[in-house]
Amino acid sequence: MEKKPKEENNKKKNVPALPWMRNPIDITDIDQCPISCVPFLDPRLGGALQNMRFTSLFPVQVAVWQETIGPGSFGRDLCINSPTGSGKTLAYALPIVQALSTRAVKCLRALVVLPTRDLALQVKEVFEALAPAVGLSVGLAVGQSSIADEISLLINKPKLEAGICYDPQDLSQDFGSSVDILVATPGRLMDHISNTNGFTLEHLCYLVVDETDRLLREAYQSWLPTVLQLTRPCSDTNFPLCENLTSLGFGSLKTIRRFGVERGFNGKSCPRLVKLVLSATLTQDPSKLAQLDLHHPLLLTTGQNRYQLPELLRSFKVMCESKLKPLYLVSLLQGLREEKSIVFTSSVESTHRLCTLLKFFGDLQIVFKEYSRLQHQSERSKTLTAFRTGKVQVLVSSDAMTRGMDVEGVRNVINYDMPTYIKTYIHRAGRTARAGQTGQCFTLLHKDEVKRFKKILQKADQDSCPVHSIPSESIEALRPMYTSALEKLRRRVEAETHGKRKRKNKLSTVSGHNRKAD
Ligand SMILES: Nc1ncnc2c1ncn2[C@@H]1O[C@H](COP(=O)(O)OP(=O)(O)OP(=O)(O)O)[C@@H](O)[C@H]1O
Repeated sequence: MEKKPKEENNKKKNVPALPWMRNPIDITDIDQCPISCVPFLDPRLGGALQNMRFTSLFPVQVAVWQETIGPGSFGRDLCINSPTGSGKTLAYALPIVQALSTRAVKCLRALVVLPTRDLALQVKEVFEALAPAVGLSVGLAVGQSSIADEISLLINKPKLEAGICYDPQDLSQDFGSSVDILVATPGRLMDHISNTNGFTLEHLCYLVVDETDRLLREAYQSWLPTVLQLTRPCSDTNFPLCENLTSLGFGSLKTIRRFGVERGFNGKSCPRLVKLVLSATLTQDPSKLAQLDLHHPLLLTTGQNRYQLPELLRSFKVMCESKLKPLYLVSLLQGLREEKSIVFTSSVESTHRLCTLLKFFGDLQIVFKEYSRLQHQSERSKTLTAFRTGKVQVLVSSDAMTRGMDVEGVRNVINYDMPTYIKTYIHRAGRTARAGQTGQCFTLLHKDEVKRFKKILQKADQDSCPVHSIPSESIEALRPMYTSALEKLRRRVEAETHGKRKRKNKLSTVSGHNRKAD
């Protein structure tokens, strides 16, 4: 028999192409660890964990602790692939805070990058619950407030004698960092790197890239190569590298690490930048991982399969006719009663249309809200708070919610539109069954979609997905409301399209006048 080339065989068995990925640490072999038994844990951080009402570290947290504070001593860069809701945030926050707890001088030493503002806010809260206990400060760079306000919280301006103003362009001024740890989104991070005097990565010791596969997919103004260049030790013989950066307009030479003794490193030479990269669906693509320039990387993963669903998640199919999908959704939601649920659609437009339609059903006794990128950040934050506090029972969302968001008490996830990829299924379903809780994920399917859906779930070793039936009487009972809601929706869509056209015409008339005036 003809032998297949090795690479093809590996692909079939889903064996990672990178050798270091083939010998991971399996997190399923590790037990939870009571807080009181965590080796070397600073008692002040033990107290902070108790205040958070945590009694044990979860397995992924124990595994990372062992490779960082434990015997591993941050010797290797870590790639962490562990299911949604398994506690990855604390897994990196705790060792970083402990490692920095003995620092003498305040400088920016840890940078955590996340793809969205909502996620960055969530992660900052976890650091805020730990860092003050050991005298560290945490900052946020996400563009939530004006850049001036953000700078005033991040940078310590030099104190001057009364009446003397400092020159913001004078780089010899001794600016200092007001924070030890910064949680940032890539866009705002790049703004500070390029324009904020006194913002420097020269003392950075830890870089966390959370939701790595998402961040690597989008270049975001080349934030990663920029951060890596600015944190790479740069001897005088290596000077051209520094010149490249200044010619690109990034900050000043102050932002470049040098070999040798550094301010803020207690007279020691600057340490290697340690990287921790994480996701519930970590990429195995060598070219993508190469962008991270990892040092002697170690993979920490859960089980054999790269794609894992939370242990206590139950998945169901809901078979329905495409035309009657909204009726099945309403009936399903009514059956779930007051439970907190998230409904996912395939796009922001269908989220908006579905919400508008649901509103036209009349009083469904379900408090729901739209949550998508079409809305302003402040409106989204309000909706999220209402959902967290239980004032809103159902969120209808586009994929803006899929990654990382942690809302306590979400019992159900409903895929109104079938996800196209296993990664999307994992991140959507992962909004429930978090932190060892149970949860359910329902997917509305037309019979033609069943085969495809089965194949998607098989990628996460899910061979069975029972049908959740909706009684036909409940569908029939909703039909009259549905007919009138559809008619109202049709009229609304017409009015919205008309309004859009009118605004467009008005704009083109105005720009025509302006051109004439020019
Ligand atoms: N040791 C612990 N004990 C109890 N609860 C914990 C512990 N660690 C984390 N949690 C809780 O578990 C939930 C999930 O944590 P986290 O958001 O870090 O998960 P994640 O692995 O990052 O998920 P995702 O992949 O969806 O981002 C949070 O509500 C967090 O407060």
